Amino acid sequence: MLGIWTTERIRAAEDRLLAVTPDGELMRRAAFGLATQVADLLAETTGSVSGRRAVLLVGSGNNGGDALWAGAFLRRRGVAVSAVLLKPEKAHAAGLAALRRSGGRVVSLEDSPQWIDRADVVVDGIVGISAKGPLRPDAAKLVESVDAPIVAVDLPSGVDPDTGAVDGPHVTATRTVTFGALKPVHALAPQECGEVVLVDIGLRPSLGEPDLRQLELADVAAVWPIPGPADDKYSQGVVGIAAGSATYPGAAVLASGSAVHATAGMVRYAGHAAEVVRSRWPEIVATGSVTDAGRVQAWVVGPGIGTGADGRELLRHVLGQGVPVCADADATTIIARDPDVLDARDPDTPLVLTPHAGEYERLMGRKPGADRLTAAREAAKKYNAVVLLKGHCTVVAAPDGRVSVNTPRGSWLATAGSGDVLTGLIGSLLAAGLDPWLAASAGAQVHSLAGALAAEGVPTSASGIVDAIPSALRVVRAAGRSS
Ligand SMILES: NC(=O)C1=CN([C@@H]2O[C@H](COP(=O)(O)OP(=O)(O)OC[C@H]3O[C@@H](n4cnc5c(N)ncnc54)[C@H](O)[C@@H]3O)[C@@H](O)[C@H]2O)[C@@H](O)CC1
Ligand SMILES: [K+]
Repeated sequence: MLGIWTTERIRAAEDRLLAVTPDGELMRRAAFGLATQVADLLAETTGSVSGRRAVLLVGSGNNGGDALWAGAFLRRRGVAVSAVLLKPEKAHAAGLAALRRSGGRVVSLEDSPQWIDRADVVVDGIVGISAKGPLRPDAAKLVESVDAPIVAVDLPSGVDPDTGAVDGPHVTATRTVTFGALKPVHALAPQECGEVVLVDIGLRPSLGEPDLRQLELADVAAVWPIPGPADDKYSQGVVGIAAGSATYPGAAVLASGSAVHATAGMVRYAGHAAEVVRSRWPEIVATGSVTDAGRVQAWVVGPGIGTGADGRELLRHVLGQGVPVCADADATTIIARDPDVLDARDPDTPLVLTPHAGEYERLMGRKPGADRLTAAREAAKKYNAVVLLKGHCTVVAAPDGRVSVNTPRGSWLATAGSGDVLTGLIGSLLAAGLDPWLAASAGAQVHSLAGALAAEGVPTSASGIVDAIPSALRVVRAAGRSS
């Protein structure tokens, strides 16, 4: 599992490490790693390093210092380095001296266009973890004129370090070289960061528990239920699906199909789409009502059930069964309108809510806003539930404070019925007895992987995502074996 730390925690850890490290040592470690990455990118994109041209965009803080020191290291590899200082009087003094000593050139803002035009690579050292807001106009103008690949120092300038939010001009990097630890921006703004490379500067022992986690495929493999020799269809967890209606059976078919593929246990369906579900998935035991569905170890409830009195009663029944519940779509709207329905639930029984932004607004009375980590955390606290906040990056928060983020593999999941597939995956994992935060986090990973495999560069459909779940699980299991 990858750990991610907020800038406040990073700064505190850096302070502890700085106190026991010779002056300038951490920056030199960071800059050496940065220079190596810039050289590698030059080699990849142009075929050589020596004789190539790098332009450094240098802001007023240590982020600019990293860029200047990296420029000095690149000079040793024969790179022609020019630095554009956005605030010459505030540029990092030691870094600037090192660059000058190495034969690097300082160019004025007025002369910078001709250097930027001819650059093979541009290094963004405008602002790092002390950034506030978008790029200021002088920096924005420079960045706008860049055609060469950009290597961002620590993070792409203009993107919020702790939320990944973009609110105006910013850098879009080909590669981001970060130091010591991943920060939220790296998980939440993947399209601005490009490839993220973490350079070890010895910070890890000073960091403590991460604020945020990212599951790797091997983590998913480690928790995904695989039957053992003693297992039968019941022991692996039976999931019940209460979804869809006679008029709209699609949600029922998708959520049920997803559950069929997710684990080897049994799937029950209860609702008005029983006929359609049975004919599409003959392995499912389908009945007309949740009251005669038989025992299940977890319920999926919501997609396509409607938000009227019938849907409400259905939800109340399911919540009162003493088994984990994944409440999605219409169930979320019912809970938002009538939170008393949750009285049917024993507070110790796991509940997973899976709102998109609109449903979140209904649940919380406000939009999730730019800080989606805090938004998900607050909803998890309010509802004493695991909250999976859908979006380009899916955020999963547990009431105990754990948060994971699922960085997308493209935007292929933004297709009708995709959420029904996700909820089926999560329900199956809940039925298998997984911790609800892990169930939601692992379900989101497999969902996005199945989406990417189904799409392969062209749009797919929710049915395509269902069909790709076995391939996604093969990739997950292979990652588990090779880790
Ligand atoms: N502290 C340390 O031990 C280390 C710090 N490192 C580097 O230091 C960086 C942090 O340095 P600093 O705390 O000096 O701050 P930054 O370099 O992030 O920012 C410096 C200043 O830029 C200005 N600024 C803020 N928002 C801006 C915007 N939108 N546009 C233009 N200017 C803006 C502010 O006045 C801010 O104080 C890290 O991101 C990393 O690159 C690394 O060298 C590793 C070691
Ligand atoms: K930067």
